[in-house]
This record gives sequence, C-alpha cells and structure tokens, in this order.
Amino acid sequence: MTAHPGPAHPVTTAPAGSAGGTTAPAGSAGSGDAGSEWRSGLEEAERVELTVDAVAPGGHCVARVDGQVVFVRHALPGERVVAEVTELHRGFARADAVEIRTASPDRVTPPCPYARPGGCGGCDLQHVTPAAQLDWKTAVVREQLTRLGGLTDAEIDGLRVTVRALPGGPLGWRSRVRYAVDAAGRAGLLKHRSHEVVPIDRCLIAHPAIQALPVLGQRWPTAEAVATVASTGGDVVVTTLPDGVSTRPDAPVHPAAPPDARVSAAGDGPVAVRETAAGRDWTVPAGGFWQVHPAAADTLVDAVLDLLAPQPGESAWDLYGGAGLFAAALADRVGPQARITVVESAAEGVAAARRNLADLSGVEVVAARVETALARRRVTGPVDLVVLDPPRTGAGAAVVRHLVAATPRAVAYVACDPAAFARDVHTFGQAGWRLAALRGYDLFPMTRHVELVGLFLPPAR
Ligand SMILES: C[S@@+](CC[C@H](N)C(=O)[O-])C[C@H]1O[C@@H](n2cnc3c(N)ncnc32)[C@H](O)[C@@H]1O
Repeated sequence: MTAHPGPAHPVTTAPAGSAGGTTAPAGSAGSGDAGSEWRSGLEEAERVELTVDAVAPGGHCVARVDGQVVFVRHALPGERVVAEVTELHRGFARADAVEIRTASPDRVTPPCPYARPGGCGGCDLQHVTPAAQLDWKTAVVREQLTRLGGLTDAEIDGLRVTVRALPGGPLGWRSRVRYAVDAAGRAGLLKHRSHEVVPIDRCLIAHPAIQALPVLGQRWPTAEAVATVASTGGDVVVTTLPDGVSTRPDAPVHPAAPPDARVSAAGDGPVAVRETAAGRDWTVPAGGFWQVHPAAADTLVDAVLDLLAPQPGESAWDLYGGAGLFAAALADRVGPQARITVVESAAEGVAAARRNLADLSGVEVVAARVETALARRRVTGPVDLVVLDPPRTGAGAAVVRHLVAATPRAVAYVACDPAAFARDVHTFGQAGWRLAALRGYDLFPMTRHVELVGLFLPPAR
C-alpha cells in the first residue's frame, strides 16, 4: 500500500455502502449523514480514505466525508478507497479513486490503459464487470425515475426495468469516433469534464475497422478534430471536422471490410456511408446522426414496434426523425400508403430522410424543430402513434403537452438520457398519462450512458 501524499485530512468512515455489489439502492446526494452542513474542509488534490456508497448518475458513486457528499469516479459501491479530490463545489466535491483498499467483487482491471484517473474520459465503467455495468445502469435509471420522474418504488417495480446487453461484447463496438487533436497535432480523446486532450495510441471500444485506421499516433493539422466511421454497410471513412471532408485519402481500408469499402477523399464533399437497418439499405452522411453501436438501430426498431404494435392504416409521427429509421419501420407495419410525418431539424438529416424514404409514398418529411412544428401547427393531430427520439436534452414539457393534446393511441419514447427522460415522465404523469412499459439497452458498453425505450399510454377513456 503506497502512502498518500497531499494535505492531511482525518480518515472518515462514511455511512456504509452495500458491500460487494452494484445493485444497492441508488443513492442520491440526500442520503447519509443527516443534518451535517457543507464546510470547506476538503481541498483540491487532497487524498481521503472513504467507503463508497451507492451508484450515482454520471459514472460516479456517492460517498461522505465528514457528512459532505463526494462523488467518486473509478469506484464501486461497498469499496474502501483512497480518493483524490478533483473538484470542489458548494455542497459537494468530486474525486477519483486512486487506490483501492477493499475491492468489490465486481471490480476488474480496465482493459484500456487510458481508463484511469486523469486519463481519457471516454469510458467511465471499464473497471466494472460487464454484468455489473448493467446493474449499475439499471440502478441509475431507477433513481432518476424516483427523484425526477416522481414514480413510486412500487410503480418502478411494476415496470420490471432492466438494462440488457447488445450482441458483440463490451469492446470493439463504437462505429463512430470523434478524436480531438491537441496543440501538437496528436489525436486523442478528452479528459473527464475537461477540454484537455489525452493523446492515445488506441481506443479499445472503437470498431476494429476504426482501430485499423492510421489516425492515432500521427500528426494532424492543429485543432482539427478527426471523425472516423465504420458503417454496417462496410464503408470506412476518415473525415476532419468541421467541414466533413477528408484530408486523408490514403487511409487504408480494414481487411475485414468488403472490397468496395470507401475511404473519403479530399474535396469530395460531405461523405455518405451505407448502413443496413430495419430490413433496408440506407445512405447517411458520415458526420450526421446514426446510432454508434452496430446493433443499436435494429434493437431500437424492434423495441418500438413491439411496444407500439402498429396496425394497418394507422397514422404516425416520427419526431426527431434523423434519416427516418422509425418512419421506415412503421411504414412496413401500417402500410406504405398510411400517413407518416417525420420531423427533423438538421438539414443533412432532412436530406437523408427524403433520400432514404423516397419509395414510401405516405411519408412526409418536415424540416423544422419539433417544438416549432407542433406550436405552429405545421404538424397537427389527431394521430395514432408517435415515436419520440430527442437528443440528450429530452423532449421537454412543451413538446410533451402538444403530444398529449394530439391524443395519440400510444407514444414510444427513445431516450439517451435517463434524467431528461424522467423529467418528461413527470410531465406525462401530470397530464394523466402513464409509463406503461420501459426497456433499457446497453448501447454504450464501458461508458455511463444507457438507452431507454418507454411506452406511454393515455388515461383510460
Ligand atoms: C437521437 S437522434 C435520433 C435520430 C433518429 N430517430 C434515429 O434513430 O436515427 C435525434 C435527432 O433529432 C434531431 N434534432 C435535434 N433537436 C431537434 C429539434 N429540436 N427538432 C427536430 N429535430 C431535432 C437531430 O438532428 C437528430 O437527427
């Protein structure tokens, strides 16, 4: 055991966590030593020994030092660790576990050498077994639904929510990677909660075709970010940002890719890649939105169709529609003539949706922000089915209220941020709608992120 330097601080025994598991009830900043007040007893870079309590959002666990809340990264519930303080805030601090005194049985050695305190911030959970990562994310979802969604434990138990793994394992899945470039022109990824670039020579969660590209370990024009894409259709591209045009036409194609796999060439305009999903072929802009896990698009389509159970002739809205993934899947069920409206705000998404859905005569693509399209009645009810797939900020109360007023039979909500989703659960609840089913998917193994698909139903009439 190494000595831990830094200003002296009395070792505190925080309220005991649930030793040896990540399935502890999710904690919040409000649990633990009641009545203690914030004091500036901790110092930046100070090292303290503490017992780690339950998981918290953001890849952290909760701990207490003299009654003060400390969010600890690189830790697991029940562990006894030495943690180094990284940030001080009014009412709480953040810290990294730098020395593990008593390890959880759910702890493993991170496969990536950069997944360590002070290293790359891309992965939060490399030190956690794959099974315990699913429990961790399930606990976070439960905590958000309670604290922000206003659901009771009994209501959450009734949903039987679990987070399921996708095929393919926790490494080699990420089909889109955006590297930052430091002042010396080295590509890497950002530190946790920082703009500092950590130069890396590999990213183990990246798709093998991306790992094979000579992007890392060489010099790039200063401050240009580099994006790489390996699509389900076999295309492999390297682009520099923000113009979306490659400056590396010499990047080799991964040996596993088909012979016609494309590497973008300088000056050839925004690059499109081929994808396959929902039983169709797609071309989508390399820099535009597409799910980053190769199994994600089909997994989400299956979940949405299963929950909504679309019937022939039903009308539908695909809000935040991107290239039109859910619209195409719905059209298969409701029939090519049934009315489906896609709303998407990004120009490249609108162009991709119009191109990819051109064969579906019942589909209209509206280029607008969802909030504006609903408020200005460019899209109006009644409608039978709604798919809602907003960015991380969630749909928000105004959009939810418009949806409820449109009286659909059911709403499927695809969410990449459990906190924003939980806030919208609360708004649906205020309108008398209920969250009737909820599924979680680990679309982002090794990271703190989780994807949810919820089914909302109106009050019984
Ligand atoms: C999570 S993606 C979902 C895309 C698509 N449903 C899919 O699965 O491929 C969110 C999409 O919403 C779009 N978007 C973001 N904010 C929006 C807004 N306020 N109104 C309409 N679209 C928006 C983004 O451009 C992006 O295409």
